[in-house]
Amino acid sequence: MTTVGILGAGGRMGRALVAALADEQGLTLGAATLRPGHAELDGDAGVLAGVGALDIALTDDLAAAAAAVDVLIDFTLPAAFEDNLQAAVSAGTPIVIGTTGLDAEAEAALDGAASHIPIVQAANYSSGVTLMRRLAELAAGALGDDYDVEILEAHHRLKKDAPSGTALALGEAVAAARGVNLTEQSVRSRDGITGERPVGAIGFQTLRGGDIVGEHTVMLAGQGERIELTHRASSRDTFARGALRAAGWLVHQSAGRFDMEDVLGLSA
Ligand SMILES: NC(=O)C1=CN([C@@H]2O[C@H](COP(=O)(O)OP(=O)(O)OC[C@H]3O[C@@H](n4cnc5c(N)ncnc54)[C@H](OP(=O)(O)O)[C@@H]3O)[C@@H](O)[C@H]2O)C=CC1
Ligand SMILES: O=C(O)C1=N[C@H](C(=O)O)C[C@H](O)C1
Repeated sequence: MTTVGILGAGGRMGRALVAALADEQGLTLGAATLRPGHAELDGDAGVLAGVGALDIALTDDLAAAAAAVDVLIDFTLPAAFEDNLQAAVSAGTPIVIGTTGLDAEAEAALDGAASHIPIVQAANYSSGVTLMRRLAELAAGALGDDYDVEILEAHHRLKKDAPSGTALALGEAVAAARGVNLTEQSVRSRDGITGERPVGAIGFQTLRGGDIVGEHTVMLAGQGERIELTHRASSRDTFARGALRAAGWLVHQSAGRFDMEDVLGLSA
């Protein structure tokens, strides 16, 4: 049985992961952390997740949690990321990373850590979005600059980063297909007299409201027609199941940096 440590077990995804683990074959909850000072510390992780007692106490001892399990899963916040990654490296424990909004410094830290431990990172652990990235790459490469790409995303009102990690990953797929740099081609907002749309721009539109779990559309608009690739997540369970699948796969890998395409066997 593979033991899993959930970092940030009190968050929306943390609770979804603990709940999904309760009936997952081959994986079991081994540790669950909360940030220091959290009101639920020492309580039962299963109770907090709404699935009944699992006999795993919620802790803020990151080092002990990392050392106690076979694999860690981190869906927290960029502010917690450095400590989480350091704990995984110090304990030699593989880590699955779902946190989005990471900056260039964090990405560089990930590259460094991947020479010591196996790491999977994905902005979206659903199989549907993993496939959609491929479809966006194929469409953008085939249609070229005559088709304007706009990436639309919608999430719940509590989401803290924008555009979503998934939207940016879809943008990266489009940029890669076109052989351009996403940062140079991105248009993140429009307001006022913007002028005509630059050829080759990759636009991002962000919507926030209510309890929307996560929706993404890649629109490729040409003359007289357009294609829209859309993915709608209706439950966080889809992300949680994907992350658990990644965790089960990661414990059999050597040190290195992987993504969800590797986990699903879609890599070239
Ligand atoms: N890759 C994917 O498939 C998906 C990625 N995500 C990403 O996952 C992240 C979390 O999303 P979500 O669960 O909705 O957000 P939440 O805000 O619900 O959860 C984040 C949790 O992290 C906790 N936290 C903050 N600092 C620490 C710390 N030092 N140690 C332990 N826990 C800490 C927060 O605790 P507190 O509130 O007490 O501060 C909070 O409970 C986001 O970046 C989101 O974009 C989300 C869904 C899918
Ligand atoms: O914060 C969320 O909720 C989600 N975040 C991820 C992202 O930023 O892409 C994935 C998913 O869409 C839900």
